[in-house]
Amino acid sequence: EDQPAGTSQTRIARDIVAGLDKVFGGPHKGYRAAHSKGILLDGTFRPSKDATSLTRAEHLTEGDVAVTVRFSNFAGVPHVGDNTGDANPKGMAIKFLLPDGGSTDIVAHSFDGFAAQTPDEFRRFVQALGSSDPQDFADHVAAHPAAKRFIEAPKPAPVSFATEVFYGVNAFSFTNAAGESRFGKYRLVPVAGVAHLSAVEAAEKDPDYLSQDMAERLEDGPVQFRLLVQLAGEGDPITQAAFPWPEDREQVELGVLSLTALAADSVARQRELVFTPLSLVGGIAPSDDPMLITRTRSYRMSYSRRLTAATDSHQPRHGKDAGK
Ligand code: HEM
Repeated sequence: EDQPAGTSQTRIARDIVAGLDKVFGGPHKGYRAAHSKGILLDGTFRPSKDATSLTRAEHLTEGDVAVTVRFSNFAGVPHVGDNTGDANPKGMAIKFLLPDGGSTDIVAHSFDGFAAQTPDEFRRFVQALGSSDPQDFADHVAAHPAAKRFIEAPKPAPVSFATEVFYGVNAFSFTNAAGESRFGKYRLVPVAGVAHLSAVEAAEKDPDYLSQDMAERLEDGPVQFRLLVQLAGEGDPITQAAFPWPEDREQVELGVLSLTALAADSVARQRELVFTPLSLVGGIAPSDDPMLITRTRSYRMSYSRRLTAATDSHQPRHGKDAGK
């Protein structure tokens, strides 16, 4: 390791998880450190004919493949209201269940970019947010353009998880059967169209309106998303994803995701599932964006601790000694 211990990737990932705990009043036993409240759906992905031009990855180029999808609110708060500010951006994590028993993931959120340009900058963002002195966060935001853009961007609540666009943010390298490689970023575009609530409409919603909406919507048929890859243009940054690439970049449609049912035993299944951006298969490789490594390490840390502690510390306790 060239770096001093205090800046190693593992240390940064650990500090971020600890920092998220501080911001969100955690750790909340049995729950994710971020995106704690979610719903799980089962469905299938059907590749488009164009997908082979970009990648040889089997799950994107052969027949239908089963998927498990988790939609989530941003906050590391297990029972956060779907209609509160902390609930945005929304998350969408996809696990493709491969015929050989393996899997590969996409982890996306409803903001085209991120609050920090590097893992260490995100560590400092989270630590400033958790500081007891609010001036620390104000100072951080004033000095960091990515934080400023993320904080100031409108993040309206969606009408439904089925009416939101989700972005993979960090770039990957896609390689086709001829060995040609292109850098690109995932995005998921809702077939139902994009629709958000006004602040007044959001305030009138039930704190669990998104799961209720999904149950009702599925009675009328599958909820669908187009899976696209936005290709990098000349000079677009590959290793730093806080700011979006220009919107006019070419996009390739990889196929359509059809979600058909809410999962049974959802809370237990969510706890036992982990999605990471580096769960990959041949034909898709990580870019050199260091955030992919930090994300994956911190997601795994958050995962291993929720497996060993399956009770929600915020459930009502019975008896005056129960909290000891
Ligand atoms: C260095 C940057 C980042 C760090 C350290 C970080 C940290 C975390 C952590 C600790 C979790 C909990 C994971 C678990 O317990 O399974 C999480 C979940 C999540 N993050 Fe990030 N995050 C980062 C960037 C991003 C970006 C850029 C996106 C969007 C593309 C994103 C989207 C999500 C989503 C959707 C989840 C929920 C995944 C699930 O449903 O299992 N995060 N993040």
